[in-house]
Amino acid sequence: MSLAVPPSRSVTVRVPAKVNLELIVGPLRPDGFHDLATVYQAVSLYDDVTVRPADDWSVTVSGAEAHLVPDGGDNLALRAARRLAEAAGIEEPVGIAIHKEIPVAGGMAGGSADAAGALLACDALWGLGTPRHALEQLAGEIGSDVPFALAGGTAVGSGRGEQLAPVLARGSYQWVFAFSDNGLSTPRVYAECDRLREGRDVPPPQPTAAMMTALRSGDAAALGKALVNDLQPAALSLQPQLREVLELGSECGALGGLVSGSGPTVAFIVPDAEVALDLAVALAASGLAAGVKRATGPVHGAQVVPGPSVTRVD
Ligand SMILES: C[C@](O)(CO)[C@H](O)COP(=O)(O)OP(=O)(O)OC[C@H]1O[C@@H](n2ccc(N)nc2=O)[C@H](O)[C@@H]1O
Ligand SMILES: Nc1ncnc2c1ncn2[C@@H]1O[C@H](COP(=O)(O)OP(=O)(O)OP(=O)(O)O)[C@@H](O)[C@H]1O
Repeated sequence: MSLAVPPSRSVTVRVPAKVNLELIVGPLRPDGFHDLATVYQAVSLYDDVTVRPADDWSVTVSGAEAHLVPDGGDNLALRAARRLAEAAGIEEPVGIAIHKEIPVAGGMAGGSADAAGALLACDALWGLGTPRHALEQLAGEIGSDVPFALAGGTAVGSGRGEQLAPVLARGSYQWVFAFSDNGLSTPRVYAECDRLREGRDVPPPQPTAAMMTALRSGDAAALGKALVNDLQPAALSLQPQLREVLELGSECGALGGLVSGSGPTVAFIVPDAEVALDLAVALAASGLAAGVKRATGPVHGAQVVPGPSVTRVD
């Protein structure tokens, strides 16, 4: 057996999408963000982020929506990799290859997932062994959803969403996601939320007792009833047809449905595989959704995919 010439070192990290089971939005802060009380759940829709040493910093994207993702310095994965390099004093550029399954601008934190993937992959490639809390700190500086993409599972987010706390959550849930053709910009949805609430007193955000009880019980029906998203009226205002998608879910037996994060993806929790299939077929036939996928949650956060670090030729 001989080493291929040149030996190619690469690290691949698989990172899940998220859905916000609960998203309570507080008042607009002076820094332009909103304080949140949110419950994140990681679901089994994944992007794969591969990094390898290269002459220059670069990123390539594959997958059906690759054309929607910036391939320059604006790419969140590239920003994350450079940020870690700067923090660790690394001067070795990497080429990043992203395979996207998570919808772009879909409210499922796809860009955040790629940033978390790049942080973990570069940490492994460069052998840094960065302490977890330091990686989480960097993640939070890159975007509010990035720390959760690292962590996965089910967790409560506070601050602007970047401060995570564990939550007692039982059970595994089946999800059906209805995708939209047109993404929604996260800042635009928050701005629309502010516009719709103008003149109203907005209290500091608190997780609801109904959600905490549902999570403790592991009861999918209770969880379905407790789903709540304060950004939903704003997303519906910007994309009114999402209302029909939500209605179709309840007609087909979903236990609950809501707009995922800032939308426009709609997430349904379903009792079993039969309802999942019925709903997926109904959504596809209705022409209301650009795509439909089934997933389960909670799943792990960002993880290195085991594999050879050196390509060998036998
Ligand atoms: C909608 C959610 O996905 C729910 O988890 C997140 O709040 C969005 O998180 P994200 O995409 O990581 O957002 P960031 O990149 O941190 O912020 C993008 C923009 O969203 C708005 N933003 C975000 C988070 C937050 N708590 N309040 C906000 O108002 C701000 O306009 C901000 O400039
Ligand atoms: N690696 C990336 N993947 C996807 N989008 C990226 C990436 N890097 C930068 N972006 C930009 O970020 C924008 C938002 O994309 P993203 O898929 O993260 O939205 P989202 O899932 O709605 O985000 P969130 O749920 O965190 O609010 C895209 O329109 C794109 O211009």
